[in-house]
Amino acid sequence: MQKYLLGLDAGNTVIKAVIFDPTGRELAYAGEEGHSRMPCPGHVERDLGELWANAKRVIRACLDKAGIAASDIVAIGCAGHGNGLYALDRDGEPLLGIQSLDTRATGLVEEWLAEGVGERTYPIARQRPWPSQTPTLLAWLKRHRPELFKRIGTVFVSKDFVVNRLTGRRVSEVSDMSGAGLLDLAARRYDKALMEAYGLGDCMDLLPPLIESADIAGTVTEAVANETGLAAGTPVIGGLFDVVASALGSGVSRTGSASIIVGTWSINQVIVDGPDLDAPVFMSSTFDRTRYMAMENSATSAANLEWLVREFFEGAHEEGVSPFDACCALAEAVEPTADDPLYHPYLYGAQQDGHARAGFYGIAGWHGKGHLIHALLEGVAFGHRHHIETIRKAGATFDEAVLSGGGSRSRLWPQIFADVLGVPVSVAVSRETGALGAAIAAGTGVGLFADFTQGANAMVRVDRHYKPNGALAGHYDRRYALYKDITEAMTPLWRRLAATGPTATGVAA
Ligand SMILES: Nc1ncnc2c1ncn2[C@@H]1O[C@H](COP(=O)(O)OP(=O)(O)O)[C@@H](O)[C@H]1O
Ligand SMILES: O=C(CO)[C@H](O)[C@@H](O)COP(=O)(O)O
Repeated sequence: MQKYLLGLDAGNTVIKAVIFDPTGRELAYAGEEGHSRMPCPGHVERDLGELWANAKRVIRACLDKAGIAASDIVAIGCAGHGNGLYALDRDGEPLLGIQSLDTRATGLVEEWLAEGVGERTYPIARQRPWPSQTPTLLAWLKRHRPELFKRIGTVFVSKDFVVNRLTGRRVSEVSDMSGAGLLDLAARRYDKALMEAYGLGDCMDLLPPLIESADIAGTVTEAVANETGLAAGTPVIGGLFDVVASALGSGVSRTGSASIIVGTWSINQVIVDGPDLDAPVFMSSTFDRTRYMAMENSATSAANLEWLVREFFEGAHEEGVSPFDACCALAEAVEPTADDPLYHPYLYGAQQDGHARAGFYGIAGWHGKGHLIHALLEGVAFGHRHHIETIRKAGATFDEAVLSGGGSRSRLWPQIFADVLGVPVSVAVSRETGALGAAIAAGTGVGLFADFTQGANAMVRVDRHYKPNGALAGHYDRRYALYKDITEAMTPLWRRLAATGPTATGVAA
């Protein structure tokens, strides 16, 4: 009998299914884009019926493409975007899906931070509240949607919903619940005092039983087997927070190794041995019990290129060429000079300031499209550098990093990352590092691998290596200092812009 692993990744937009063999070879891929509902500014929700229908479709399509017997799949692992809020009602039926792009709770967070709620949550969860964090959204619902809040029976996140539909089991797991600021991080369990700090002391019963990533959550039900082509009884593991899965799926599994994800979100993470660093950073658990992920994140990465391509380049490229490649090719001809324009990647705000906006600065008549695209790629890398400096200042150092996410596919961008960050970077071979990380955890859960590191060694390959160009180090240091100075100068002006235009802040109706 062959042994294959099915990895699922339920992202903010696309749900993906990939079948791997135990050496990491991809037999088949299927993905399906979901739709977000934005009923009013700041609210980003999805229909759970559509999400589950898409999950079933990608599983069936992937099985068909792979042409294997479903019984040869020995385990299923699921990853998904962290935070947001997915809820079942008191009868276990799908009720609500709020995504992690939601900003309705910005006003509540400002209020909480002023009251010192962050000082109470950080020592326990190693997180301060932020707008689309799960407990923050639950508190927002409790205050602004009391009728809906009363109907909630279970609170968990995207991949837990998929696991629930596959198996009928109501569980969550440690990496996602810690990444959502819902756990006593060091003790790996829910905590009443933490929930009280969020004003949610009465919600302990809404949190489902907690398991570890590689623990078996349940098995595929007969009904789901009929609908998907999977074999009834196939084990489904607890799964992983997608960013942690992507680190594992790009071979980042040891203390001191770094994973940078150039996806919709800018994700910057380093594995550390303990939860206490020299300064506060955002933390989650990793896939094993003894180590932690120091991470600093914000929605300031490839979302910027996606916007530029969507608005200005769609259809303006040759058939068969990725529009992102066509766009980046224009920047390849640009020799970096001190005269180039700069870019701020704050289309969806900045981590430190929800009111921040994106902008190009210093455009001159002799600059062309290529200069602007180069500035955008550089500005996104500066956004990553800002997060990485926070992690480094806290004492989590690293000498090289693995890039993953859509932006790592570019020929040019990884070199800009190496130059801007001043460290060698390599790129994961698999395009689907989230699904691969989930598949590694699934293989570990059924004993195919002794542990996660052995699984990663067996299934992950990295190729393309980029060394920093020492001659450009001073150039990028000077431009990064300018990028930060312009951010500071713009800060009061963004508040004036937000005060006059439509704003997502404080939508309470
Ligand atoms: N060949 C490419 N060159 C540069 N950027 C790319 C390329 N392919 C995809 N991208 C960027 O990556 C983004 C998608 O990243 P991905 O990691 O798949 O998204 P998500 O974070 O939603 O899972 C695209 O919107 C685009 O900006
Ligand atoms: O919680 C999060 C970061 O702390 C995000 O939701 C992340 O999981 C998004 O993932 P993405 O939508 O880029 O795949």
